[in-house]
Amino acid sequence: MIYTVTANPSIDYVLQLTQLTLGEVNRVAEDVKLPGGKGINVSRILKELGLQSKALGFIGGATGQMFEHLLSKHQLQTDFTTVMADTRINVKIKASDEETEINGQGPTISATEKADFLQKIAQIGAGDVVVMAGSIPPQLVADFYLNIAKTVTQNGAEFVIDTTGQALLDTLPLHPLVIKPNHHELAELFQTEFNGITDIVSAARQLIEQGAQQALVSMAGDGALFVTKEHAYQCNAPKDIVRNSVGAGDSMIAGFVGTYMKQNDAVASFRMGAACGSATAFSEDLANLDKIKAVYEQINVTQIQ
Ligand SMILES: Nc1ncnc2c1ncn2[C@@H]1O[C@H](COP(=O)(O)OP(=O)(O)O)[C@@H](O)[C@H]1O
Ligand SMILES: O=P(O)(O)OC[C@H]1O[C@](O)(COP(=O)(O)O)[C@@H](O)[C@@H]1O
Repeated sequence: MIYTVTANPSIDYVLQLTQLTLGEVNRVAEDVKLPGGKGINVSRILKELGLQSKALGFIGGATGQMFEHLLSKHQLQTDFTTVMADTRINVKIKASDEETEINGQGPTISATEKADFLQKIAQIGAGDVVVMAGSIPPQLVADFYLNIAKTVTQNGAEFVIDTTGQALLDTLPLHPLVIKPNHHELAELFQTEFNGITDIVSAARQLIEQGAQQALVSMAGDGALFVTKEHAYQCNAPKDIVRNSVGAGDSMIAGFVGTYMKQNDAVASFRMGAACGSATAFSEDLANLDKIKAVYEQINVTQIQ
């Protein structure tokens, strides 16, 4: 079974405006509320690919009820931990061909609520994969992901992590199956600027030397890289109208992990990951299977090392 962990789910409140003027009253042309959060998005794309997963995370308050209502139409298998405080609302503003995101901090999680959640993690074992993705509510200290990674690896499961900074670095010695920084996050990790693909591959390889089994580096409209200990691959991003790049990274992880679990073929998984990422960028919400299949045909993977 694939488990997704969204420590900080959200209602994504997506607002379409002709133009955004700061410091003035702006009127919305269209708006939509989506059940958001990185692990949730991974579960939604896995379902689209015909794969079962169980979504774990903290849900609370009136916004939590709305979140569950919004999620119900996707018929995911879930086992959320209920908390007292409100699930956050993330605001996504689309105006003048730009996307601006304002993500909330997330609810307070009590010690008991955290313990309830960790009991669910303790049930995960051999043959399972846990995908941990996104930010952590403020009360959960930075070692939250590290503790989950320790528990699941001790019990024989694999894990995938999509987070940034020290929280990512801390889990590398436990050998994540794959990590997926985007090129900006990777540059920030090394406090550097990249001057081309070779620099990016070298940085990804340093994370592999620290323990990651393999690394996807997403580069939005410039495609992606897939780096292993011995090899590196690059793929294109097909060109189409970009409707919504929120969730493109999560879609990429879902495509990669889902295919890897089915076929154990890393390069095929990279291609499917890229297809899911671009297909979401070309969709209003997350991609559907038809879109993914169509985009898959336009993805070319080249070995560069
Ligand atoms: N504008 C785009 N056009 C085509 N493909 C895209 C676009 N944006 C994202 N993708 C695809 O989705 C993948 C993940 O997107 P990216 O924005 O890099 O991730 P994140 O959301 O984690 O920052 C990219 O590597 C690419 O394959
Ligand atoms: O947990 P974070 O880092 O605040 O991100 C949460 C946001 O990420 C998303 O899952 C989208 O993620 P990506 O665009 O990085 O793929 C949104 O649905 C959600 O609002």
